Amino acid sequence: MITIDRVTRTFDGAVRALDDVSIHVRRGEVFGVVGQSGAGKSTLLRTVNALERPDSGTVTVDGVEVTALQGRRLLEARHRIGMVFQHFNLVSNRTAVENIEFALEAVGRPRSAKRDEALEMLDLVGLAHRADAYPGELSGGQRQRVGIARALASKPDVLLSDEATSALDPDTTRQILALIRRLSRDLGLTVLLITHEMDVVKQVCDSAALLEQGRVVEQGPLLDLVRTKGSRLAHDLFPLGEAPELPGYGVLDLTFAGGEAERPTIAMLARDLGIDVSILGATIETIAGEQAGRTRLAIPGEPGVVERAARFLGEQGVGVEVVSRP
Ligand SMILES: Nc1ncnc2c1ncn2[C@@H]1O[C@H](COP(=O)(O)OP(=O)(O)OP(=O)(O)O)[C@@H](O)[C@H]1O
Repeated sequence: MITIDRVTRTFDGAVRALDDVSIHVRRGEVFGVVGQSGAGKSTLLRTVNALERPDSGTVTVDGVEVTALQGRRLLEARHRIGMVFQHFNLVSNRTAVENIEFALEAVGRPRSAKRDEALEMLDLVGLAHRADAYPGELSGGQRQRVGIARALASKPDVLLSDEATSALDPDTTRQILALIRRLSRDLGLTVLLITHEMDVVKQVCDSAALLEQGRVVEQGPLLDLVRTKGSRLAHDLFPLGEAPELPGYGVLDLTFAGGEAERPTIAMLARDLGIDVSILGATIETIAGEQAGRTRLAIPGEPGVVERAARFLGEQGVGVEVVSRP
């Protein structure tokens, strides 16, 4: 649905905000781009709706190369792409419903249809009852609901989200992410979101890319990344912290995803190999609709025992990393 192909963008001839970036977002998925401040996330998002022109490379949205468009055709393409902002960007002296009417006006909807359509959009985000409230009378979460309704007013195929939940508390963040997830599913909307929070990725994304100094370090479906040995995203999604030094023990980090998470693998290890395994840490959650997580084990004994345990676990389909040997 969105293909970013070898995009480079340099500022002032020196800062390479995007460096040969290629990302493919499939139709209907929620795709997260993560990275630290200055990694190039906003620049990337802005190239998708052609607010930013790459020095080289192309961006194609639903078969249309937006990087090649000008004038009227560019405006039309932008209407197929909704945008949600961190600070909502609502017009403060217009009510919730008027903010959406404003967006409908911009896409040329007739005056007679505007109010009904705007109310319909507010209903979609669960805010029809606050249609006549001004932004200053709404909570942060409610303002973002209006922001989302406004972004969807032109019935776009794609929603771009620029840190949409960064200004919200954790509970409200969860509600807004659940709303984005539901809208993506119900409307077949493709969502490209940028965030610096791994929790956002965990809660809402099907796929993700890690951006670092303008370059894509990794990308793919979350469950594939979780299964990829040494994946930085998987480590960040399920942090286990620094491994302790335990004399006489080897330490193994296991990664589970999908069906593997439900099998009693650690019990099997203890029973079948007769090893007194200790669990040092574990984190299991539902991501992309499946159970996934990481577990850290301490294995007592000789290095050979640790190797045997690692082999056994690998044979069960679990990702295994030997963190330390006795
Ligand atoms: N208009 C601009 N002019 C000059 N430099 C820019 C411009 N826009 C971005 N940059 C630079 O490009 C790099 C990437 O910026 P960008 O805003 O895309 O990063 P980001 O990952 O979105 O960061 P943040 O999370 O802090 O918003 C930074 O070094 C930034 O200073």
